[in-house]
Amino acid sequence: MLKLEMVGHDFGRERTLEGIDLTVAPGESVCLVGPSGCGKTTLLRIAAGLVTPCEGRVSDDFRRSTVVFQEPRLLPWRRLLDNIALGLKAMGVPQQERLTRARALADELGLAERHDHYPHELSGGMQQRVALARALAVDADLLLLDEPFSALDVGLRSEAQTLLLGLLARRNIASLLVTHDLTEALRLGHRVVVMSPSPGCIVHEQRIERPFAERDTAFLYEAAGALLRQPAVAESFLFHQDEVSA
Ligand SMILES: Nc1ncnc2c1ncn2[C@@H]1O[C@H](COP(=O)(O)OP(=O)(O)OP(=O)(O)O)[C@@H](O)[C@H]1O
Repeated sequence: MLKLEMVGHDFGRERTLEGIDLTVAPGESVCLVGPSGCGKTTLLRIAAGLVTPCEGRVSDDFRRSTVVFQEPRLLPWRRLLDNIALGLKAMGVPQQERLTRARALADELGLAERHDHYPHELSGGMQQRVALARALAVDADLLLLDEPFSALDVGLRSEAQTLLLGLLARRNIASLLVTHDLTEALRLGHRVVVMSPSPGCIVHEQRIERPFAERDTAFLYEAAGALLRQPAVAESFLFHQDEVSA
């Protein structure tokens, strides 16, 4: 279980996060959604242990958590398989085993024909799949994903979302995914957590009961509409502080 209790954070004089209580259970997919600048990335970085919060407690008893960033962050001089195997090398896994595991993951993520390609020879969607494979290679049981698909066009994004759902379900991996896209959160989350800015805090939480396979476009738009009818969510998404005061 990942557990954040009363987490608060400041950057200098700016109050970025306040009173954040958040949990992610084994196998659970939680989507953190909110407008730009509300502190989602900061919260994810705190969950990953990359930032120490000014206040509150973080406990994480997952075996291994890994972060997938918005940009794939591949090593340009390494071929696809070596990029996937990067974390395994750091863990001291022997080369043959590294490559065997990397090959299996590349194939599972639809990159079978690309083993020897360099990142610049891959499309944006493929590069993001390599980043996902690299995170899975180290046998993570919690993935922390920061807007992993936001740079992809609509078709590729939908494909990547389907792929991610399959991977998480097959391996029973938990995830905390940050997005500013309500429909993405509603498609990928067992639970959707909505943040509001200035300072960033959680204003609404909702469990999505419908099975993933039944979350079609009509459902997503209807559910997003229902969510936006919640006053706190509407205020967060539709009336930004700067618009109100303009
Ligand atoms: N390292 C930092 N130093 C100073 N201020 C920071 C730092 N990181 C983030 N901030 C500030 O904290 C606030 C929240 O930023 P954060 O990136 O967490 O928001 P976000 O919701 O992820 O935004 P976006 O959706 O645009 O990525 C912003 O006002 C940002 O300028």
